[in-house]
This record gives sequence, structure tokens and C-alpha cells, in this order.
Amino acid sequence: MAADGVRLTASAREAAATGWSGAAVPMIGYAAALLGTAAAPVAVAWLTKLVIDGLTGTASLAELLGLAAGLAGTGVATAILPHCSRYLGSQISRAMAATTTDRLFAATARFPGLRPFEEPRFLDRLRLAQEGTSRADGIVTEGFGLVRSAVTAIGFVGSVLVISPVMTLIVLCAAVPALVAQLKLSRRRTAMMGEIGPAERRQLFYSTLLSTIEAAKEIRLFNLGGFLRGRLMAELSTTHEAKRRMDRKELSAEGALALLSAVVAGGGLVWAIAAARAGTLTVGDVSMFTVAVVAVQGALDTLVNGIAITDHHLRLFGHYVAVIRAEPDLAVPAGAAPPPPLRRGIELRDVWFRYSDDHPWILRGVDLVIPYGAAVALVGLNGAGKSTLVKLLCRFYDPSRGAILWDGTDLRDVRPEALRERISGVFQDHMAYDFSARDNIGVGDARVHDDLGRIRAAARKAGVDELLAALPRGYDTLLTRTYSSEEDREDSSTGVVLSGGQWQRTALARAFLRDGRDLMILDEPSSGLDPEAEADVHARMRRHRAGRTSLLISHRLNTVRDADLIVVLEDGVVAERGGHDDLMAVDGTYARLFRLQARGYHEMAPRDVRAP
Ligand SMILES: Nc1ncnc2c1ncn2[C@@H]1O[C@H](COP(=O)(O)OP(=O)(O)OP(=O)(O)O)[C@@H](O)[C@H]1O
Repeated sequence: MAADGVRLTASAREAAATGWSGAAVPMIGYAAALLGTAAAPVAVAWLTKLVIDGLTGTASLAELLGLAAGLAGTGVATAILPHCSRYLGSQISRAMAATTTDRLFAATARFPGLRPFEEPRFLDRLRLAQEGTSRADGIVTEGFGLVRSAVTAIGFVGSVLVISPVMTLIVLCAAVPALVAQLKLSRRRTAMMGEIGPAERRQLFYSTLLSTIEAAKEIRLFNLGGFLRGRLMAELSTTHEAKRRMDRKELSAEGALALLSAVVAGGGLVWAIAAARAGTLTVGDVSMFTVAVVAVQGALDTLVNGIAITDHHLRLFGHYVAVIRAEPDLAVPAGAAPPPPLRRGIELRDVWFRYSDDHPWILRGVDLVIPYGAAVALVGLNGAGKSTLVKLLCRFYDPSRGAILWDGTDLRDVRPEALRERISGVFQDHMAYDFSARDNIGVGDARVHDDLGRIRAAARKAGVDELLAALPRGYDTLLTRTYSSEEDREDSSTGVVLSGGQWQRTALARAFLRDGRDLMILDEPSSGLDPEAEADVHARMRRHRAGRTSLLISHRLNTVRDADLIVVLEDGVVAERGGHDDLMAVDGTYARLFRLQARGYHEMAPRDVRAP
């Protein structure tokens, strides 16, 4: 409970600081407008009472006109101030949304590794944190709203107190159950949102599948539309059912609270009328009392609702605070230095790895040296752990046991972003960005992102320059039909769709743009290329990697035979290593796989063709 309070206070502080840093002036204006709005009803009630008492008493015309002018002025303020606060509230909202969105995604980019993005709990939290960014302004404006309601309530409570202390007590007591009930409901609603988080993420997944081009082919070929829609609707009905249950709880609690308010207000009115008839209250007192009771209840109701809503906003915002303050998923020692330029090589020393304690071991004591300046090829069956090893080299994860040494320095002791500055590569599941051709290659190196000359040189190395230059808008052509730039909206021919092999060359160009890096990782860089293109790309890569340290993963063993060192990964360890001829002489796994593949390329003998 105390920890809960600390968390909520931390969230409130963070929201206030965020608002103040981005929208201090609108916040001051908003506070002033709200205070005016809060004071106006109290002023109207008092002025009305004074007018009534003046009319039934001995007030002069001048006094009455003064009161009427006061009433008119308050009326004008009552009419204008809400518009002012709405305008200023929107200013605050936009400023805070911009700040929190920026900070949230800066925080997610700060995680050095990949693990958080594979944890369902973190992904649920991230979704709630995104929701929380849109609630930041709500915390500030509701916070001010609470002050406004408190000012109105205090003003009217003071007014009722002047008339009857007993009645004041009754009105205040009626607000306590409302406060408790609303807070409970708010907590329950936030917890419910957490519970339905996984279902909502699956809903998003199904609806994305049903509305994006990537899945459209299979969905049509396998007639999956109904199946996916069924799953989507099942998730939707789960979340709706949870929300419906919550709405019902809220309805019954709020109904009971409304009844309680009505009973208190009705009882109070009967008492005030009886008192006026007995002569202990004036007509103005009754008017004041009637307005005050309703207003106090209204203000307390708003106050209680405001507290409940703020509590809900704070809890969602708490997920945002948790994400932006989360510890990095990989330990980076304070003062970690960048790795030195590679001069000797990279050594994997007894590297064991599994994705989590619940997963099986993928690497079981890998010992391997990637010598400086050598072209090393990594081969092995599907699931042998080749891409996993690449992820460890980029320090997306740390080995569970053992170490990876960069010229003798443990990767755990260097800054991950500085390490990655020294690496370039193409992943097996490389990205196809919905950007222009220029940007698709340019994102490979932020420092030369705008240098079309460098971009084209990289594209030439990957053999894709001619193709990209010939596109309708050259390198500025969007490589997508999903988005279009403003000027292209009417021209459907300007967004183009590349083939799988063309994308692969574009991804390779992106890697080549990071020229001069110490290590080039090529994970299946030519799997989608036709034989001619594959031979061409490998010839280019051979030229490119000459004298550079590179790690090539490929299932097409003819493309790795000229590597300086071929490493076979099997059962989580290095089973074989050596040059092509050595490994063929050993006649082990490599030789078996090579011969198997080579056999497929041999021309069939005439008797094979004749065979039935
Ligand atoms: N993020 C992950 N979480 C849990 N297990 C994973 C993850 N990524 C890969 N694996 C598992 O690790 C094993 C090795 O996968 P990896 O992708 O490294 O193999 P690979 O040798 O590159 O295979 P392929 O030749 O098919 O590309 C597989 O059994 C896979 O299921």
C-alpha cells in the first residue's frame, strides 16, 4: 500500500515536471482560468442571496444595481473562462504528448539488447505505457480540476456552515462512501486493463494481419480470412466481456451513490423549508442553502470523480514512468570504453547460451577465433545456432557462460553502441523499410545519410544502382505502395514494389554504406537471388571483404568454399573447422552436405532420364 502511494507520487511528480518543462505558460493560464471558474458559482450564489435579501429588505436601488452588475460580470466570466481553459488545456495536452512520446521511444531505443522485446510482460507494459503518454496531460488538467472542485466545495461548504453546521456535516459524510467507491472502481479498471492487455495485443496482431499486404497473399490462398476474423472476434468478445463487467460494477456503484446524494439533498431541503416557515432562516438563506447543497454535492462528486480519474491516469502513466526509468537489459559498466579498432581478432571462449532459463541450450561451449582480416564462413543445419551466434557478436545478448573477446577485451566491458559502430552487416530477416530508395540505403550510416554519391557507390557494389536510378523518381522513389508522399498522392505509379532479390541487394547496399567497419556480418545475404545474381553478388562481396574481417553464413556451400576458414556448428559446438579442401578430406558433416548439394547440380545421366 505504501509502495503503491510512493509509485503514484512519483508518477504525479513526473507528470507535473513534464508539463512544466514543456508548457509552463499555458499551465499558469490554465490554473488562473480554473480558479476563476471555481470561484464564480460561489460568487453567483452569494450575490443572488444578497439580491433576494435586498429585495425583501431595505437595500437601496444603487446597492441592488451594484449587485446586479456583479452578477452580470460573474456571468460573463462563467461563460468565457471554460473556453479559455479548454484552449489552454489543448496546448498543455499537445506539448505533453510530444514530450512523453519522444521520451518513451528514446527509452525503448536505449535498451542495448533484444530481450525486453521478447518478453510478453514488457510488451504489455509498453502498450500500457503508450496509453499512459496520452494520459499525462489528463493528470495535470485533472489535478487542476481537483483544485477547482476543492475551491468550489470549500466555498459552498463555508456558505452552508454559516447557515447550519449539522447540514454541513451530513453533506460531507455523504461524500466519503463516494470517494472510497470511486477509488476502488478506478483501481479495478486499471487492473482490468492490465488483465486484458495480452488479448488486446493479439487483437491488434489479427487486425494487422487482416489489413496489411505482407499477409494478404497467404490469407487469400489458404482462405484464412474467416479463421483470423473468428480469432479476432473471440479476443474482442473476451475484452468486451471484461469491460462490460466493469461497466456494470460502475453503474451499480454510481447508481447507489446518486441515490445517497438525492436523499441527503431532499432531506436538507425539507429541513430548510421548515426552518424558513419557522422564521429561523430568511428566503435568501433558503435560496443560498438550496444552491449550496446541490453545488457542494456536485463539487464533491466532481472532486471524487476527479480523484478516481487522476488515480487511473496515474496508474497508466506509471507504466510510462517504469519504462523510461527501466534498467538496461544488459549490464554496461560505468565508464565503459568503446572497443579498440580490431587488430588481432574476435575470440569466442567457451560460449554457452540459451534465450532464457526456460529455453534449451543453443550454444554449448563454442570455442572459435575469427582472425583479423579473415573471411570466416559459418555453416550448419537449420536451428544450429548460427544467427544466435551473430546476435551475440553484436551483443544483443550476453553469453550465459563464457565470453566473447574483441582483441582480448570482453564485449561486456565495452559500450554496445560503440561496438555496433564497428560492425556492419545484413541479417537473415533484414528490413524492407517503407521509405524511398535513398533512405532505405541511407539509414545504414547516419553520417552519410544525405550523401547520394556514397549511397550510389554502395548500391553499385551491391549491383542495384542501375535498377534504383531507373525508378520513376530515381533514388527518391518510395519502395512501397502502402504510403505515398503528398505530391505523389494522385500518381499511383511512383511507389514501387521490389522483388525479394532486389530487396536483398538493397539491404546489402545498406551494409556496404557502412564501409570501413571492422567486422562485416552477412547472414544469408544471397538466399533470394537467382544463380546469376548470386554469383555476381558473391564476386562483389569477395572483392569487398578482401583484407577485411567478415563472417558469412550460408546454406549454399558453393558460396563459402573460398572462405579462409569454414566453421561447422553442430549440437551447439564447433564440430569442424578448416579450409574447404581440409574439410572435404576429413569427410565429415561439411563434406556430406557439400556432396549432397553438389549432386543436385550435376546433370542427370542419360540412363536416369530414361528410367521410368
Ligand atoms: N528469440 C528467441 N527466443 C527463443 N529461441 C530462439 C530465439 N531465436 C532463435 N531461437 C531458437 O534458437 C535455435 C537456433 O536458432 P538460430 O536462428 O540461431 O539458428 P540458425 O542456425 O541460424 O538456423 P537457420 O539455418 O534456420 O537460419 C532455434 O532452435 C530457435 O528456435
